[in-house]
Amino acid sequence: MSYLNLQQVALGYGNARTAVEGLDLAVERGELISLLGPSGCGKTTTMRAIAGLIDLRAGRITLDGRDISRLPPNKRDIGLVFQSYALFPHLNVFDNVAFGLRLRKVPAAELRQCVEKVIAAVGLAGFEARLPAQMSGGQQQRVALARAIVIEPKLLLLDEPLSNLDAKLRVQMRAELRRIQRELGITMLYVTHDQDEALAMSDRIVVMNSGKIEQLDTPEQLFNAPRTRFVANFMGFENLFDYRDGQLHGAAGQLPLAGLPAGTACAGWRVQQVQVGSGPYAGRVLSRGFLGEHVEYLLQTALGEVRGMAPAALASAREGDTVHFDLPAHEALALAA
Ligand SMILES: Nc1ncnc2c1ncn2[C@@H]1O[C@H](COP(=O)(O)OP(=O)(O)OP(=O)(O)O)[C@@H](O)[C@H]1O
Repeated sequence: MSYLNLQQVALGYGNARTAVEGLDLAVERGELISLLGPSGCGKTTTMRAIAGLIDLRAGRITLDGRDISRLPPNKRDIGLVFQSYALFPHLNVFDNVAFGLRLRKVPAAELRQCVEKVIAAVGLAGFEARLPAQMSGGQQQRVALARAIVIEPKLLLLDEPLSNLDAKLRVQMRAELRRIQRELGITMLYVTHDQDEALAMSDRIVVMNSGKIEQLDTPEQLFNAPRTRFVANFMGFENLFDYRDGQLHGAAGQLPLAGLPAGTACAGWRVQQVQVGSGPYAGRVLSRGFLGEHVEYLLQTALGEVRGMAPAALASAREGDTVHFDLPAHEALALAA
C-alpha cells in the first residue's frame, strides 16, 4: 500500500452533481505530486477532501497506513498552505511559525530549536522579529510554509501557493520549494493550473479534467507522450486533428497525410513543429506574432486553423498572404482511439 491512497473517491457540494468521481490516487512517501488542470476540474475539492474540510460521498482515504476518511481535520496530521498567506498580522515571524508548536505545548527550548531550524530552511534567518506587513509577498509565503512544516505533518497540501507572486519570484520560489521539500523529505500535494510550474517541480503530475484523472505520469512522459487529446492540448500540442483513411480531419475539412502509425485516430503537433514557409500544404495568414528569433503564424487552412512558426529571417509573409506549410508525419504525436 502506498503512503497516501485515495480509493474510488467521489466528492460534491450540497445537492449539486458530483464534482469529483471515482478518483484513485496513490502517492509514495517523500513524493511531490502536482494536481494540474483547468479551472473547475476539481483540484481544490480533492485537496479539501484530503484535508477533511469536506466529506466524502464515496470511497476512502488512507495516510501512512491509517484510514483518515472520517477523521476531523485536526486529527489528520496534514499541513496546509494556500494562496493567501493567512499569517497572524500582529505576530512576528518567530511567533507565527511557533504557533502550532505552542498549541501542542512543546517545551520552550525544543520549540526555539525547531522554529529556528525551519526559519533557516526557508531562507528567513535574521527575519525572526519582523511583522508580516514588513515583508514582501514571497517572504510572507515562506513564513506560511515554515508555519506549516514546523509541526512535521505527514502530508503537506499546497493550493496555488505562488499565484499571488509576480512571475520572476514565482520561478524562484518554485525552485526553493522543491529544495525544501527534498531537504526535509516532506510528502507534498501541489495544486496548480500552470503547467510550467507542475513540470518544473513535480515527481509526478496528475492531470485532471471534469472531476476525473486523465493521466498520472512523470513530467517527461506527460510532456513527450500525452495519452489523451485533452492532455496533449494541455501540454502544448495546439494542432490536433482526427485521423482516418489517410486523411487529417479538422473543423473546416480534410488534408491527406501518409506515414502515421497504423491505428492512429488523432495526430498532434506543437506550434514549433509546424514549419511555415515550405511544405506540401497551403494556408492564408490570419495573424503573425514576432517572438524574437521566430515568428508565430496563425493560418487558415483546408483543415481549419493551424498554428506554425518560421525563423524570423525567413518570415516575410504578412496577414492575408498565402504560405506553404508542413505537418511532418515523423514528428507527429499519434494517439490511438
Ligand atoms: N463551495 C462550493 N459549492 C458548490 N460548488 C462548488 C464549490 N466549490 C467548488 N464547486 C464546484 O466544484 C467543481 C470543482 O471545483 P474546484 O474548486 O475543485 O476546481 P479547481 O480545479 O480547484 O478550480 P480552480 O483552479 O478554479 O480553483 C466546480 O464545478 C465548482 O463549480
